[in-house]
Amino acid sequence: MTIFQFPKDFKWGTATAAYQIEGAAQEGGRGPSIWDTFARTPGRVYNGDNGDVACDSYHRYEEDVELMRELGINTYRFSISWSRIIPDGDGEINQEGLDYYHRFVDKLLEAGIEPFCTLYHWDLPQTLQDVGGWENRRSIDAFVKFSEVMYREFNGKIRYWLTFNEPWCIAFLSNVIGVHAPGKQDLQAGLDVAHNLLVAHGKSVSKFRELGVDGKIGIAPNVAWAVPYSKTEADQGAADRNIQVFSDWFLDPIYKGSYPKPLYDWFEQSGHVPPIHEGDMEAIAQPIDHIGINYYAMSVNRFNPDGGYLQMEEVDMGLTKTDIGWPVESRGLYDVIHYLQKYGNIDIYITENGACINDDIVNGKVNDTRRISYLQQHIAQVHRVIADGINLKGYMAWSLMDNFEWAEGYRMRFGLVHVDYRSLKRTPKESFYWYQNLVKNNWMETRK
Ligand SMILES: CCOCCOc1ccc(-c2cn(C[C@@H]3NC[C@@H](O)[C@H]3O)nn2)cc1
Repeated sequence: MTIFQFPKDFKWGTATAAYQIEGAAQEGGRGPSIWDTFARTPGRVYNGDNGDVACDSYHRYEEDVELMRELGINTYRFSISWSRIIPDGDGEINQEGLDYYHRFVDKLLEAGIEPFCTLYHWDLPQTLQDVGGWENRRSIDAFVKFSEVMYREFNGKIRYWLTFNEPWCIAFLSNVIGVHAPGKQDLQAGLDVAHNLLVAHGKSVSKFRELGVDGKIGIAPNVAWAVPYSKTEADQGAADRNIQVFSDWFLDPIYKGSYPKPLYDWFEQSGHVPPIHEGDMEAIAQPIDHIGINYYAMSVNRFNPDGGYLQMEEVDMGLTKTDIGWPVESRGLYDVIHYLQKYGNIDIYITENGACINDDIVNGKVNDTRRISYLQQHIAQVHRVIADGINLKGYMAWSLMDNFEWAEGYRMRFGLVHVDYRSLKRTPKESFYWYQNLVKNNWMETRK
């Protein structure tokens, strides 16, 4: 047996997002978001599911905080529904929306839980999408205005901030692959969205500094780790492009002030480049305090001329998969964090890691041993990274509870807590108690 001891100030938490858990979609003055629209578009979301009710956390947040208190976590990552704060995106402020988040954050603080706030987790106000959304530079100033409202309102309560969750999903999954809202399939749109959200990120960080907010700010890219199927240049190139489009495409502009040349050239050869205006790259490259990384799986990639915008395909190597079909391979978490050291020994939080395991309740329990195994393997890699001297400061399991998994609707379950979507009853799973013990001990026993 080996004991993995974690640093005494290590942040153990869980993560959720507004549209996935809150519900109350037409309550409290909230305006519609692109996900309200997308979920109502036939064929876009499994079973026609939507976030109208979700986990009803808008009304049940006290119960949720009690669950967090029972879990013993010291950090909770959540996101803000922009259209609750400014219903039409860049107009009047909705006080009811601010009041809700004050009630919620106060409950977290009372429970001794550090709020870790993501400003944008995909739910753009629909009114902004009506005039082009992130393709329109108007969204940049609208986001900075929204973020300024939040910085001013919650300075002193919220100390840990993230501007954007998973910029690859916002730009490429949603506008090039088309699986998420607004569901476009246009490479130039993806590059425009990626660029404008980066400018919005940088200008919001500048506003954060200008206001002298007492806290730290960063961004949360979901990162890919990929290895080539063969040693051919073509397969290596495919794997490189896949890694770079998730992390370097966003972190190079932030940390280096320019896009990564290999991938820039790749897109340019097809006639597409980011819409860089004078001063944009300087605006993007504001120093940040941390990054959150979201890791679920790694992949084996090979070149395929018909493989989409990257001419890449993932090869199924027969690994164990979770119920959403993603291979279980924790080595990628270790490798990708070392890969990110090229930006310096920056403060890193694992802001999402978890497994889709759709076990249901049997005799009052959810015996999700596969999720426990996944978490144990990946948290062991977290310990390896820390032992290597890397500034990995915290781990937030995705997710506190089962919730609306975007285009997969409610069929895919990532929670440590089971949610019955008819009764909204929360039931801690066996993985909840496993994680509770890890957090309490701040060490983990492993077989090795
Ligand atoms: C035909 C090609 O189809 C491609 C589907 O491609 C993807 C890729 C990645 C994802 C994905 C989902 N999640 C979990 C979420 N992270 C944020 C939080 O809200 C979680 O719900 N991470 N990545 C989904 C779909």
